[in-house]
Amino acid sequence: MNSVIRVEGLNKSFGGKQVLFNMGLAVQPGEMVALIGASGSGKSTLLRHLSGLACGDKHGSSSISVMGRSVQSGGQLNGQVRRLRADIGYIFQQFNLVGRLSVLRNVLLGCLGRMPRWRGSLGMFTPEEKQLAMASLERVGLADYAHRRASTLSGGQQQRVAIARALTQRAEIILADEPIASLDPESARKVMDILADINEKDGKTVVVTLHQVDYAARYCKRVVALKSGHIHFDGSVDALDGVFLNDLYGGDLDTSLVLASHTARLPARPSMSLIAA
Ligand SMILES: Nc1ncnc2c1ncn2[C@@H]1O[C@H](COP(=O)(O)OP(=O)(O)OP(=O)(O)O)[C@@H](O)[C@H]1O
Repeated sequence: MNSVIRVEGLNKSFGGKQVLFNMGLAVQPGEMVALIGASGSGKSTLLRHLSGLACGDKHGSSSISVMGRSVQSGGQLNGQVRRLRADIGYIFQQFNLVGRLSVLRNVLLGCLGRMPRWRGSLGMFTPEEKQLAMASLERVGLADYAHRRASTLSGGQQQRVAIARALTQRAEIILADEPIASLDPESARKVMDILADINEKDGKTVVVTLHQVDYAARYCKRVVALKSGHIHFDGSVDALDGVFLNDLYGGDLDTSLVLASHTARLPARPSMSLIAA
C-alpha cells in the first residue's frame, strides 16, 4: 500500500544543535498514530515538518511526501506546499481560533485554502460552504454555538471548533499537536473521541502528539516513540508497559498511574451522539 505520509532521512538543527536525527516514518492511509516521548524529544518539530511548517537541514538527501506529493526534499520546501496544506488539517494545542469572530466564521475559515483569494478576503462564502461548516459543527456537537463569539467558549469547546474547521477544510490528513494538553479530562476525552470517530468513520489519517500516554494507549493502535530526536520505537500500542515507559521517559513519568488509568480511569468511548456541548 502507498504511504500517505513518508519521511526519509530527516535531520533538523536549530542554531547548530541537532534535534531530529535521520528520521524515517511511513504512515498508511486511515491509520491513527500517536507520537509520544518526553518533553523536548522532537514530537512537535517532526509534526511541523510533515505539513511544511518547518524545513529540514539542507545537507543530505532527506525527503517528506504527503499523499504522494513532495512537501520538502533535501532541506528545500516544495514551492507548491501551500496547495498541499489544503489537504492537511492542523490542530494546535492552543486552538488558533480568531476569538473575536463567531464560531461559524472560524469554521468557515477552513474553506480558505480551496477558494479564490478575492472571495476569501471578502469573506464571501457560498451556501454550500456554510452548510458544510454547520454540518461540521453538528459533527462535533456544537451547532448551537455557531453564532457565539469563539472567545466565549471553553477550551475543550474551542478545540472542537478547531476540529470542525479541519472538517470544513475537507482535510484528508489531520495532524494534531498536543490537542488535549491544556484540557480537563472530560474535555480531553471528547476531543479524542471526535478525532477517533473521524478516523474510523471517514477514514482520515490522524497523527497526534500526546503527553498523556494513557490516551495514546486508549485511542491509537500504533505508537511512534521519540527519544532525544531519534525514533526509539515504532509499533503496536501493546508495547506500552512500565519497563518501556520508564526507559522512554527516564523515570519522569508515573507509569503505574498511567497504565492503571488506561483501563480503570478512562470509561468506554461513548457513541458520538452522546457528545454534548
Ligand atoms: N524554533 C526553535 N528554535 C530553537 N530550538 C527549538 C525550536 N523548536 C524546537 N526547538 C528545540 O527542539 C527540541 C525538540 O522540541 P519539540 O518542541 O519538538 O519537542 P516536543 O517533544 O514536542 O516537546 P514538548 O512535549 O515539550 O512539546 C527541543 O530541544 C526544543 O528546545
